[in-house]
Amino acid sequence: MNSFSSNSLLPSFPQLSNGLSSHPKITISAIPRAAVTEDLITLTAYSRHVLSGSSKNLCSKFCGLKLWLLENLYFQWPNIKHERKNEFKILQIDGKDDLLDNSKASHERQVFQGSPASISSNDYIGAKESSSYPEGNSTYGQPSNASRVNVVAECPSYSSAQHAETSAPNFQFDKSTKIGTSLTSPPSFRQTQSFSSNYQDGRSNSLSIAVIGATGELARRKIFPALFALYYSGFLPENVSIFGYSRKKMTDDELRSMIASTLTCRIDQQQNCEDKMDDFLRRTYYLNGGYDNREGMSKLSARMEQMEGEFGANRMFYLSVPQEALLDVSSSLADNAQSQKGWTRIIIEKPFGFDSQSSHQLTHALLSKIEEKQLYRIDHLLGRNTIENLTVLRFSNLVFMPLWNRNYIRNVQVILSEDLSMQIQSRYPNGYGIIGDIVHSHVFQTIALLAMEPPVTLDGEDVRNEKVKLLRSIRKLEPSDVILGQCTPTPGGKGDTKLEKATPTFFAAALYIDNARWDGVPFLIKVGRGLSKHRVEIRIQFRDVPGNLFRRHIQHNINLSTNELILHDVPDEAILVRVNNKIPGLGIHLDASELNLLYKDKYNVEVPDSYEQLLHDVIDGDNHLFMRSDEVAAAWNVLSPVLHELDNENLVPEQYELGGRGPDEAIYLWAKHGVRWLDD
Ligand SMILES: NC(=O)C1=CN([C@@H]2O[C@H](COP(=O)(O)OP(=O)(O)OC[C@H]3O[C@@H](n4cnc5c(N)ncnc54)[C@H](OP(=O)(O)O)[C@@H]3O)[C@@H](O)[C@H]2O)C=CC1
Ligand SMILES: O=C1O[C@H](COP(=O)(O)O)[C@@H](O)[C@H](O)[C@H]1O
Repeated sequence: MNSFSSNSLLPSFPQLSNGLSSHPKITISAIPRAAVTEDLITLTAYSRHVLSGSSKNLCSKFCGLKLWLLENLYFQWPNIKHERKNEFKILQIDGKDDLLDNSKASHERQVFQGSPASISSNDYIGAKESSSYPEGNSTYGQPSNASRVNVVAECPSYSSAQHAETSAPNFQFDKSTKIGTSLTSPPSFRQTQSFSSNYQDGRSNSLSIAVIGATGELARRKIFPALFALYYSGFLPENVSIFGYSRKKMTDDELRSMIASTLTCRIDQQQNCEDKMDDFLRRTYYLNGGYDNREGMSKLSARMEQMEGEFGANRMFYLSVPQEALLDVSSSLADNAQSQKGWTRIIIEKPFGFDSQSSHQLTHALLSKIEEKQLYRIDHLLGRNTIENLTVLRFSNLVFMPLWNRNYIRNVQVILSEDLSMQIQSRYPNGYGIIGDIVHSHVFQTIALLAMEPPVTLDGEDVRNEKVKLLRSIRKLEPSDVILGQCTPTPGGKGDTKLEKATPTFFAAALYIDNARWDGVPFLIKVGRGLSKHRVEIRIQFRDVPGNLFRRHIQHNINLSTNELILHDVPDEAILVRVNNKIPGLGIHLDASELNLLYKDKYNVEVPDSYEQLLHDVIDGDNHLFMRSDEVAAAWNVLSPVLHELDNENLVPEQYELGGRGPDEAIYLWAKHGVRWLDD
């Protein structure tokens, strides 16, 4: 499901019954070359994979894995199954053994340095595999000499996980802390997330999921349906309970009928749909938190405990409440409803503050009660295949890897335009409108994933480390390189609520990344609501072919002179590459054609909603698509000159017509940066 898990490439491992369940975890730090099949070498050499397996029976699988590996050291290659992730990892580490000296050395992971002579931490697999990162660092194309393959099997350790995610951090919000300084080093990112805490003594931990703000629009429209879809597909543990919480008085049955009206089964999930819905609803309860969230959260915790029983218990809270309520809810939760017997993970909704200062305050307040690794800042737009495809395309295709830099890429465009079918004003009662809603998280995360250096592994913290470096390399946006717009309300029609003057519903900008890879390449952003077209796409335009033999045929035709890679999300998911070819007939005439991978033609499945994808990631402990505090701060920092000018009314959004193209100024902005406006 998640491209970061590389599921489709995995060999299946035999289920073993074994007596090793008392081992909290097993890490095997290297496999001798001779003992590994060529296929495995290829797999591990050319990719950095998180191998997956079913979340059920995890202990029985992996506590036996070491024995089995020692006995066999042979993977049944052709028998590939789709399995879940994070139970088993292969890490490829260039040059040095990170596992033995791992700054992220999780308490969840203990390195097995035991005796078996066949397992030596000094076994290297030769140079062949290390050429898998031709774009690494600044010397694009230079492979390193040797890499090591490490196999890490993680077996559950309830106590370590509890320590890892539930203990209160030492960090306290110091009121004297200077507001506005960037949060470059949040308290601790040492923990590698894993699903390993889901089993204790061979029993699966229970999972309690609480939707705080259960009666709200988002909960009804997106969160409960996504939870049901996960439940249907078997991605929630058997002993899951779901709690709706808000201040309204409501019974369990009333909540159930409210949710029932929004549940549907996907086309590929029709079997037993009604039964599954009934099962799901039976596990759903309502809790009226009243007007004192401290009391409410204590009641919720007590209710959860009744369902959880005596074994390990994980808790996930989705805070789908208005911003004004966020701090009270999160602090009451942190004090009164964290799990004492497993992990507690907390999802918060955007906007993540409104500017550097408010975001800094919010982060500090949150981190005074909750650890960074417990926090999942969700932007559901990041749960799309298109976003995951950025990394898959980049890091698993040699046709793109060497080209991914300023030498070959002329510009990058990120376009997200919504038409009149989407709500406009009601989402923007105050704050900076589309800047906090979409630009700060969605657009900056897209650019970070597209432009970051290759992460050491696909582990969430490794990816986040690279994203934050990239975000910090983005030059602060000059107000002169930004066009803001606000759609003009039509009386009685869409958008008839008057917005505050400084609330943009359109944002276009040219930004630059000041690093060796991207120096001088414009990244163009266009994001708007109430426009003529609904489209979400990322376009990467390549430079002219040097000394092109066909220049006489190409002349000034930009389509012919520019190869393009396009990732379409809306209206149709697709990956397109524009290349030149000869038109059939006598003589040579060139055509620019699109090699088109249209998802709906190739994959006959209904695509899971992005909330489903991201909730699955949270349960899995995979945080690579969720912004860490330092990423949040770095992104606001880039935007701060623009926000400052907005505050001072030196920058006023230009009015544009509903259903139009947005402010014309945007076209001139792109021309100023040498880019032709390609959409519309
Ligand atoms: N709707 C959307 O499409 C999107 C929403 N978001 C974000 O998600 C969050 C929720 O949005 P949305 O569902 O639209 O908002 P709604 O106003 O529709 O719902 C808010 C919910 O929170 C509850 N609530 C309000 N105050 C408190 C409180 N003090 N304690 C406990 N519960 C409270 C409300 O119920 P009650 O009054 O009974 O307590 C209600 O259930 C917001 O932060 C929003 O910015 C982000 C992206 C998209
Ligand atoms: O997060 C958001 O997304 C919606 C668009 O999401 P969609 O998946 O329903 O198309 C956007 O309209 C909203 O402003 C934003 O907050």
